[in-house]
Amino acid sequence: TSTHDMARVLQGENDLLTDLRLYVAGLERKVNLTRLILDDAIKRQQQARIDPEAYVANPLNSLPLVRRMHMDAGKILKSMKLEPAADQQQISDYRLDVITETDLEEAIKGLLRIQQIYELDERHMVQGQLSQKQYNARLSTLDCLAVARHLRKNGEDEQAIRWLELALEQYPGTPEPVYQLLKIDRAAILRELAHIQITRDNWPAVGRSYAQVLEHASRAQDKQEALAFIAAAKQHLVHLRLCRGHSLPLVSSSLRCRYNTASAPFLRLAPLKLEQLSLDPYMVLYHDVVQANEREHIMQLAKPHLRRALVGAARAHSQRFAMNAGFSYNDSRQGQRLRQRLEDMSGFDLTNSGQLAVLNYGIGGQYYMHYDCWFSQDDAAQVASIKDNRIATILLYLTDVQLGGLTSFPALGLAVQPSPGSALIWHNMNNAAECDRRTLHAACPLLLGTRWVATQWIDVKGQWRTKRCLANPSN
Ligand SMILES: O=C(O)CCC(=O)C(=O)O
Ligand SMILES: [Fe+2]
Repeated sequence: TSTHDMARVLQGENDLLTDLRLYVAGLERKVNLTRLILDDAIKRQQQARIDPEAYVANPLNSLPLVRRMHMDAGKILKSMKLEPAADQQQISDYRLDVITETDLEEAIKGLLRIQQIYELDERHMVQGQLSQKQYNARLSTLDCLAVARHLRKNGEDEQAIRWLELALEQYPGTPEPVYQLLKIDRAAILRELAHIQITRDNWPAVGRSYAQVLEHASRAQDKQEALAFIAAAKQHLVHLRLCRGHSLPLVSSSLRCRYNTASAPFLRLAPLKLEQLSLDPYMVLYHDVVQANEREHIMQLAKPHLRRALVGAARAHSQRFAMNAGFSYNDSRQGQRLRQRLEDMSGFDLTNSGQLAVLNYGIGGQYYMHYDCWFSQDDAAQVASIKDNRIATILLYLTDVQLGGLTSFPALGLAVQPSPGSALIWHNMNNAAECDRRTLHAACPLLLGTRWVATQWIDVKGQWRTKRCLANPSN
């Protein structure tokens, strides 16, 4: 052997020591955690020993008991089993399956029944108070969470929110390692809270919840998600302001109203009234371009085919917003003429675009915030999406909307008032042929009247003549 060799062995032993140290630290953590759980359980058992019958007769004791045995005990044992130990066999033989989901559900229902019948306050219950009497028992974060999830499953969202808030209030009560073992953290509870608030369209609350998620999230991915939701919440608030008629003043002084005679030869003979709303992204409003008889024609043909429209996010939020039907231009002379006009106005070729989508909104009907184009996740998808995406949208307003029902563009701070016969045109994709986030839009809930619009989404295929200044030269 050489000293050089010995140094290697020494290093080897050092490495081994490092491993052993980690192993011991792990065991210590486990011992500490087990002691915490044990101490807590012993305290409760001592309390119960005085009068077991009376103890379990109190729902503030029985619910946590069943919940712990049904939900926590299994996870705790599983984690113990992961480490080799002398009494491992004993642990493995332990049977937990006698305590079922039904037991837990019954316990929760019992507690909620008492709350309802005796009109008890949730917070008082959690703190151990049952109608004026203070008990030496409390509900933990995990108990509250179990109650909240039960309520949510049964569609009792409002109550579920209160129990989630209580779960958060109780959070400091349990040591962090125990939460980790049980795979519960504050951010997860806040996320559950936010998801209910999203389905209830309570965006200020969504923003607040995710601001807290951001504080407590440790993983980069969670932080990113929280930031995205905070941004979405902000946009919803702008959207609501726009819907209420608080349009931001248009800033650009280069915007004009004029007669369009340029985008197609035909327009030189029959110019159209054009109002520029935004230059980048490009957005214009044409006035009086769809005649009353044409509007009637579109609506009449669509009526027998109207179906409930549920798209994307709208489905997730089960927000029924409108009925829709396809209108085929080729079925009538009027249709063909209209199609030609849309091409003239937009400068785009409609050969590769689908039918005109006719939408009818009832009172309260809305179109959730969305993009008409899609985003690609990676480079390959990006290339594909450039070939299969919607470069622009033409939105025809067919009826006079009495109250509400604006089309809002939160990222641009502008909202368009439907006026029968006008057509809104905007470009969804920027010059790099990417879906432009600033084109986010929505139809505000209709307050009064009936709202008919027709949308022509324009496919990017074959539009190179019109929009060709792409950043990527390969396109
Ligand atoms: O009805 C509106 O104002 C918006 C419709 C829309 O966004 C669409 O059809 O894509
Ligand atoms: Fe849209």
